[in-house]
Amino acid sequence: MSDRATAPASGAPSRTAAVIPAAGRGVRLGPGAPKALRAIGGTPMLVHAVRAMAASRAVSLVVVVAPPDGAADVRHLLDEYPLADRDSTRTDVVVVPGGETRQASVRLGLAALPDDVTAVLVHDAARPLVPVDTVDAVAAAVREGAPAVVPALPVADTVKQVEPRTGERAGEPEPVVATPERAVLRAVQTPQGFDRRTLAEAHEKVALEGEGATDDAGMVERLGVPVVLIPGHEEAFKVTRPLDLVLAEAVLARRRANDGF
Ligand SMILES: Nc1ccn([C@@H]2O[C@H](COP(=O)(O)OP(=O)(O)OP(=O)(O)O)[C@@H](O)[C@H]2O)c(=O)n1
Ligand SMILES: C[C@](O)(CO)[C@H](O)COP(=O)(O)O
Repeated sequence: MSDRATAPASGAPSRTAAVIPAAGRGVRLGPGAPKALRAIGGTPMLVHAVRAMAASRAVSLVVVVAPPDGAADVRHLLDEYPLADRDSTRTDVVVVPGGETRQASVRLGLAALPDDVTAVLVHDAARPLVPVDTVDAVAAAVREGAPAVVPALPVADTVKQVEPRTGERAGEPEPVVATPERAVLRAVQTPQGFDRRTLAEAHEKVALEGEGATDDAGMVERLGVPVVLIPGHEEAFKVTRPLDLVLAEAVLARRRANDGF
């Protein structure tokens, strides 16, 4: 076991919690309700995400990070939807207000965790269809001692590094700087799993400029802590643009047909 992995004091309880950042506006999805509240198969994306976390036997607490002024509404919404895959005696769901960036929202979610939580999964509300096997695999790797665990898939497209044109130059052709070798690239997903102390340290010490940190593991890397990848799942894709909603509806319909309802 890594010496970074949190060892609870002997005899002390030790729990795994999931933090779900759901405070984003969903600008790339276009006009409408905040993205986490948009429906897939008639059920809000956030409810799917909470159910996916609660379906894992490893997770005993879910912290939902709501839009800064929307925590009460999100609480009401979650109360309307039974967590079908959830044993209500096993999984608590709490809601806290989020921040202006994903990084700030995750930090606020971490601040709401009780002391007995030693392992944390951070999962985007915008990845509503992650299979429970992926959640379980991430949680197991953390509990076995990895300080940071990320599900990832090979990259399908060739990727170009460019010199971005922004501000007054936006829209101009962007010169290509390099073509990274695709075989060494991975597209990362969530839930990303962490030893709680490691993730808290990253959020305390690592402040990224400009665009900020687009994932939590990237912040942990900056502490010099090793991050391990495990296989991701194609159904854990992020709903970002309108076409992703079409895909999400299709994936859910296929699941329901396979499950016979
Ligand atoms: N201030 C923010 C911004 C994002 N998120 C959450 O982080 C996850 C991943 O972010 P992304 O998919 O980029 O969502 P949005 O920020 O909503 O999307 P966009 O950039 O298109 O506005 C989402 O579950 C989103 O709700 C958050 O909790 N707080
Ligand atoms: C955390 C994440 O989902 C991993 O792929 C992703 O980086 C979030 O990025 P976004 O900027 O919020 O789309």
